[in-house]
Amino acid sequence: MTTADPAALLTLRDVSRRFAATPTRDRRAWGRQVLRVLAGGDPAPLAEGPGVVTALEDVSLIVRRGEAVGVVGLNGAGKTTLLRVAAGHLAMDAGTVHRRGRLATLMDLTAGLAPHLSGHACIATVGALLGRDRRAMAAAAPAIAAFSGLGDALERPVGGYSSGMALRLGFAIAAHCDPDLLLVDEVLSVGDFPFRQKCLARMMVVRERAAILLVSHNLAEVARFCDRVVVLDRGRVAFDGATETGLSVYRTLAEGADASSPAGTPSSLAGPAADGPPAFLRPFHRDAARVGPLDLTWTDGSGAAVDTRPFGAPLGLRLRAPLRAPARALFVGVPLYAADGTRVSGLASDLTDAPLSADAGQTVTVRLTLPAPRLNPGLWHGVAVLHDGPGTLARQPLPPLRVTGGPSRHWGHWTPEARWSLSVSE
Ligand SMILES: Nc1ncnc2c1ncn2[C@@H]1O[C@H](COP(=O)(O)OP(=O)(O)OP(=O)(O)O)[C@@H](O)[C@H]1O
Repeated sequence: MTTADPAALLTLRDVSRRFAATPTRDRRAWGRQVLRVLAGGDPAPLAEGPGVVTALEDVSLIVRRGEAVGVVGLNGAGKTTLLRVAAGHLAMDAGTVHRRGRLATLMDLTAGLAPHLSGHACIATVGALLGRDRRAMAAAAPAIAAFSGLGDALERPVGGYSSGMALRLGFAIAAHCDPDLLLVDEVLSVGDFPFRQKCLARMMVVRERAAILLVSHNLAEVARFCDRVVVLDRGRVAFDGATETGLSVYRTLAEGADASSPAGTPSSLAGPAADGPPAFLRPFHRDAARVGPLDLTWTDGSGAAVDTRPFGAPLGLRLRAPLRAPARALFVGVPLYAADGTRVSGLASDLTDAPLSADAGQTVTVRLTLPAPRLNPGLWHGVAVLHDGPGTLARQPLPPLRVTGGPSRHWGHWTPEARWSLSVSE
């Protein structure tokens, strides 16, 4: 592990943290601690021993840009302590933490929400806590309000918000503050199912240029969203690696068996459904009030439906979206994945074409043309993501596409058109 890793946005090295499990009876020692903290220092580390609980022990972890790492463990395993230390909210007894870039946290839903202020006013105050200035927050405010779905409730004092409403506001702000590192502690569980799906879809977008550490007891969501899982067991890292294996380790722990071996029984949670789309394409989502199911078809160069294409031949994708509500800024993103789950490319219509507006009852048709994609032979997967401005209307898997033929030898996922020149000189 090295901090020289240029993609590392969070690096924890040998981090330990203990808490007093019993109230201190040594008034002098307590007084010394208070004076230390008042003088700007950290509390003196607690020694291991009776009356002391070890929340984290020698925890090392790297989270890189583009990664979503899930943290799972039984109650009291140290997950929240890990996130608080990672965020710099809690001092360590030993070890180091390095963070790079802008940090956003979703740990305490009331953080920055002054009860007497309206939701609108809190957008600026929470934004300031996350390091954004007023101008940036004013520009982001319409998108934040739209994402939260709180409507007129944003005029009301946040002191009267339910925990789900606080999550809507808190998540919308954090996700629109352009974070490099997003730390999320279990809070999504208070959101209703559609909003949680919306949060996961939005985190997929955030993840493209950020690193995400997500504590959750919802294993299905971890399986769908995380590239990697860290399993904590009594403050120690019991496993750090592939999601499916990590969840298997966790299940073994939960069943009370010895979890020291990562080779647990394979979990059905993270794997592809028997005949459904692969797990790495998830999460899927559709705002059914605003759009019907997307009709997605691969085509050949003339627009005829296909499910197989020869290597290098022109390829098209047709998307039809029946709108159930007006949309003002429609555009489409299409991430492409190889069969092993590697995201090989991503295409976005708004890079070259202006977003569309359309009314309820209209069907939007989008055609993507790849004149010479040169994807290597094999099975290809993708997702169509229909956006309306900052909101995601739908995130639906494409039918799989088989590419055949191609160069007699090939490596990696694609073979660009190339010209060689070989010569000999005296
Ligand atoms: N402020 C504190 N004072 C004393 N003990 C604490 C404190 N914070 C955490 N602990 C202890 O540290 C251990 C780890 O707690 P932590 O909250 O990190 O666990 P967790 O994995 O997030 O648990 P859960 O799944 O129940 O939320 C627990 O034994 C807990 O009692």
